[in-house]
Amino acid sequence: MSPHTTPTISVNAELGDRFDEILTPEALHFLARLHAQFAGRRQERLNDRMLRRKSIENGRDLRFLPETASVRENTEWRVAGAGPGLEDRRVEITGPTDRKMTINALNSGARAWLADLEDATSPTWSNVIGGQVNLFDAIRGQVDYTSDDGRQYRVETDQTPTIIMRPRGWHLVEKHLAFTDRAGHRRAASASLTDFGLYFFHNAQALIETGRGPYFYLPKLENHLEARLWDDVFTFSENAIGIPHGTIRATILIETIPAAFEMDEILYELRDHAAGLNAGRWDYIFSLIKNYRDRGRSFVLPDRDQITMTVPFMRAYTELLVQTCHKRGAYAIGGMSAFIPNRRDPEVTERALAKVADDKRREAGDGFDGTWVAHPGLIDTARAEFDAVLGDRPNQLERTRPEVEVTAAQLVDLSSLEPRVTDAGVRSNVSIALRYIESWLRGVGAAALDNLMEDAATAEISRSQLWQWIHQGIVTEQGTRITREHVGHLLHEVLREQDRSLSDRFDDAENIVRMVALEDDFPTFLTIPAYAHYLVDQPSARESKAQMAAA
Ligand SMILES: CC(=O)SCCNC(=O)CCNC(=O)[C@H](O)C(C)(C)COP(=O)(O)OP(=O)(O)OC[C@H]1O[C@@H](n2cnc3c(N)ncnc32)[C@H](O)[C@@H]1OP(=O)(O)O
Ligand SMILES: O=CC(=O)O
Ligand SMILES: [Mg+2]
Repeated sequence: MSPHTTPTISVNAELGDRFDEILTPEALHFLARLHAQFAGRRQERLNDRMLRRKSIENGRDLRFLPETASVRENTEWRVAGAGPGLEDRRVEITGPTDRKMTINALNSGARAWLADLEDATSPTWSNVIGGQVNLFDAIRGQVDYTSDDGRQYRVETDQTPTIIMRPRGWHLVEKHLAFTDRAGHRRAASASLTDFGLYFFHNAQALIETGRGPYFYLPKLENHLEARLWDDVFTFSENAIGIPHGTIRATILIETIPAAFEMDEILYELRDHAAGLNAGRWDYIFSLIKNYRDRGRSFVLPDRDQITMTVPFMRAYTELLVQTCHKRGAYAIGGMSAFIPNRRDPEVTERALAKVADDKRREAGDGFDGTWVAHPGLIDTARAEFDAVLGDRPNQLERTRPEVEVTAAQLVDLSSLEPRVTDAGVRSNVSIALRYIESWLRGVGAAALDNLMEDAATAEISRSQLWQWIHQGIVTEQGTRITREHVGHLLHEVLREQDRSLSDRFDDAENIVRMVALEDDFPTFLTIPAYAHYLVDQPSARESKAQMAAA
């Protein structure tokens, strides 16, 4: 593209109800400008990720960077901190942006709502743009909904949570939008720039008028250069619509193992926009497995349910996160316990409340300023634990945790963890991967499976553990060698146990599980091939699969 050409974005999809209100010529022009400015840098960052993974695979350990030591050692700098409406974040509810969940989240009583286009959303075209319609309405106090069974939903409180939108990560594309790159090729749009750009363009001003602002959670960052890219996107966008520099606030998820080595640097790059860091435990575990999967038995993790927040490497990570945040005036936000209540089963609910209470008590005691819950039924429990520590204070930034000393080795030290892999653990991973992916293919990106919240991050753990166990030749406690054939056999068994219907996507889900867990190749995210080849809104999914097979 010549520097004098006006950048364009084209829409290659049918428009659903009210999509034209989001995909306006002005909004598309803004997206086109974002792509002209930043798509090349996004690609550079993704290439950099690949090189880093290769270097870890080749035995080079992650370390605190010598070239950024001055950023870590400088005690002077601070981040922007809480924007208006973010002062007290003791309980935040997370969830997808479909219309019913949007209203339920707004009525939930949480302080903030993480409106999620990442782990909890299956990025069908209707979810992506429909979610923007719902957010647009929510911000303007005009969201209502009637369910298929006739239930009426509307916002019933004026104490709605502050909305913090989470766009999709840098690795994903939005294939229904295309831009022209510098070499003149048409390319799928960046999912991050699409989600951020549409939300920001339509709502930044309206959010400021409500006394809050355009706030974001930034997922799956791997290093400070990715943070710099986001910071430049923010500054460009603020300038583009003429709002003051620093109006945007970002809470950055530390949910990849490389990012844990650059927490200070990430905050520093985003210091004019940063409100805090979040300990995204599920993607963090996945990232550890992904990056160290080929480094031998000492990096093999036990059954998924054994990897708790109290194992040493997870404690090292959260302790360092709280300390780093408070040193810089940033909020430390805790993560997601996967236990959820079940209204049909009081015992399950009681166990979930007890587990969540334990988790939140530990977080509040460690110095976190707030936390996440997956379900409205968990808010009171989480709040009680934070109230007990915070009282009337909106945060505990003054707890700087000088006693914490975390070394690079501790962040990846799995030596005290017994690699207890069981037959039940293998089967559970197969079952979760299959059932979650099937749900995702139907457009449902967060699901209650076996009374646990499952989303893209937790499913990644399940499939990557299977891959690693197969490739490391692990034998379970019961004496079963975990081979490709064994897992394939389990997959068949689990598939046979499912209630099938004509519209289910289990056959496609089975293919995806094979592709992401049983092949030699390890796709960096299961959502990349699943999105490219299987996730379409229309029933033509099967046709496109047939075309792919023929190609
Ligand atoms: C690793 C990470 O990234 S964690 C963050 C990403 N993951 C998430 O955000 C998961 C969010 N949670 C959820 O999506 C849901 O709680 C699920 C899918 C796990 C369970 O949902 P359901 O099966 O609908 O649970 P359940 O039937 O108990 O829900 C009861 C009511 O609470 C509502 N509800 C449940 N979770 C939420 C939520 N997170 N936000 C808003 N409303 C919710 C349901 O819509 C339902 O409303 P209704 O009575 O009007 O029908
Ligand atoms: O996004 C959160 C996580 O745990 O992953
Ligand atoms: Mg995550």
